[in-house]
This record gives sequence, C-alpha cells and structure tokens, in this order.
Amino acid sequence: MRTTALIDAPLPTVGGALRDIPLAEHGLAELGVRARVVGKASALLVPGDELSFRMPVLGVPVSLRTRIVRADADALTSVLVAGPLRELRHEAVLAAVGDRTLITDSVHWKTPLGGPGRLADVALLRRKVLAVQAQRVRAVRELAESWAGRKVVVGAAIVRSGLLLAQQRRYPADHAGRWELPGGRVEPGEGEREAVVRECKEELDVEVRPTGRVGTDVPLSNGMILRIHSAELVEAAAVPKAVEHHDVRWVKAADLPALDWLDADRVLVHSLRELVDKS
Ligand SMILES: Nc1nc2c([nH]c(=O)n2[C@H]2C[C@H](O)[C@@H](COP(=O)(O)OP(=O)(O)OP(=O)(O)O)O2)c(=O)[nH]1
Repeated sequence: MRTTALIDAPLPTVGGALRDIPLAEHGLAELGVRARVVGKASALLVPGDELSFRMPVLGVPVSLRTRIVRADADALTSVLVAGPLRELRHEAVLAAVGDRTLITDSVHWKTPLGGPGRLADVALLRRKVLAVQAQRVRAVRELAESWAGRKVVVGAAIVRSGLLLAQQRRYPADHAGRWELPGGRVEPGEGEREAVVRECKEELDVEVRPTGRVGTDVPLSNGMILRIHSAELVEAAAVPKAVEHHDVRWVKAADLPALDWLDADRVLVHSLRELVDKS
C-alpha cells in the first residue's frame, strides 16, 4: 500500500523528521497505536533500533516488533522482527522537488493465513494500514515544516584516502574532549557551502571544496539544525590544524563508532561510515 505527499521542507529535513523518536512513539497515538523504541536510543532512530507496536485491529490488540534497517537522507526502512504476520516491510522514500520533498510511504506485508485470512486482510488490515500511513505522513510533514525555518549549523565531512577528519572540542565543559565535525553556524546572507568553506578555513586553516550532503538533518538542543556536507581538501597534501580545538584526527571508517562524538553527530555515524567506505 502506498501513500504520497509533498512536504514544504528540504529533503534532509524531512529525512530527519522521519527518524524522530518522539514522533515514532507518539505520532500515531490518536489511532490507538502505542509505540516504543526498545533499548538504548538517541534523539533519532538509527539502523538496528527496534520499535514495539501495540494497536487494536477490529478491537483485538495486536503486537508487532520492527527493526530499522536503513536511515539515510532519502529513505527510512523497517522490517518485521516479531508479530502475527509472515512479512512486513515499511519504507518511506524521499525525492527532492525544488526546495520541497515528495514522500512515498509504502507498507508491504504477508498474512500467515490462506483464504479467510486474505479476506480479513483485504477488508480490515488495508483500511487500518492506510489510516496509519496517512497519519504518519501528516505528523512527519508537521514536524519537518516546523524545522524548516530553523537556523542551520553546517558540519564538514572531509574525506581523504579513506579517512574522515574529526576534531575534538575544547569547550564548553560538557562538550570538552568530545568529537565533532568542523563547522559552525551559517551567517545571515551566507550560503551553506560558503559557511563550510569559511569554517574550515577558520578552524583548520585549510581550503575545502564541498561535494554534497551527508545523512539527514539532526535537531540540536539549542533549537538549530545540524546539516552535514561532504568536502575534500583543495590541496590534497594540506595539513589541517587544530586552530580552536583540542585536537584533529584522521579516522578510519571502522574506528568511527568508538569515538566519543557529540550526541547530534552520534546519530550520523552510520552515514559517515558509508561515506568513507564509498570514497
Ligand atoms: N561545528 C559543529 N557544531 C556541532 C556539531 N555537532 C553539534 O552538536 N554541534 C553544535 C555545537 C554548537 O552548539 C553548535 C555549533 O555552533 P558554533 O560552531 O557556532 O558554536 P560554538 O559552540 O563553537 O560557538 P561559538 O564559538 O560561536 O560560541 O552546534 C558538529 O559536528 N560540528
């Protein structure tokens, strides 16, 4: 079953809203669906997170558990882990339409029964699934559109020879010693790519060339949005320096999860890993 909608927010913002945990847990409450992220979770869903759902179908409570298998800028995918179905796959795919985003939300499932089960499936489940999809898309739209006007902090994912550049903060106290990407606030009137170039010059004393975007937007506790751009050094042999930071380090893809990242960056580690793996 498939639902589409056009959302008035850029693609990485909608991608971030799709991963929002409070939305996943409470966005379907008015349909009687109770959802909970199982185990350790951050602000946004990451691959491997599991969600448990409890919802009434024809007055009978049904429980399901799903696992996130993909959380990229342009797609969020989950599959069935446990429940009274043979198969379930839920996928939201995003496509940029100018500054707006087209979301296509698809749910595919197989019921365990033959003939009578199929009838019940057609009559009841489809209606329920459609209502759930419509409500979820509405909730994602509302959240993404509320994030769309926020100030942006850009981060630069600089890759060279299969390594990503990370920098270690010196201040404030609760960030000191933790790792982040070079970057900072986009100034009024400045483009995001310009901000990436300026911040890398200020923080690392190197020239970079932005090459694209990485991962979804991440909401920050200060009310801004973190958005990552991939970048390369204009001069491949340049040596980035820790001008304002405690340290800078080139990190292998496999070592990225072990760094003590700021919370916002932690939910992007799988996307950063993929970027480095593909380089
Ligand atoms: N540059 C950067 N900032 C990040 C990352 N992750 C993350 O949560 N942030 C937060 C930390 C800051 O609150 C904000 C960045 O803004 P900023 O670079 O202008 O801020 P700052 O704290 O260094 O501040 P300041 O010198 O301007 O006071 O975003 C990241 O990967 N890179």
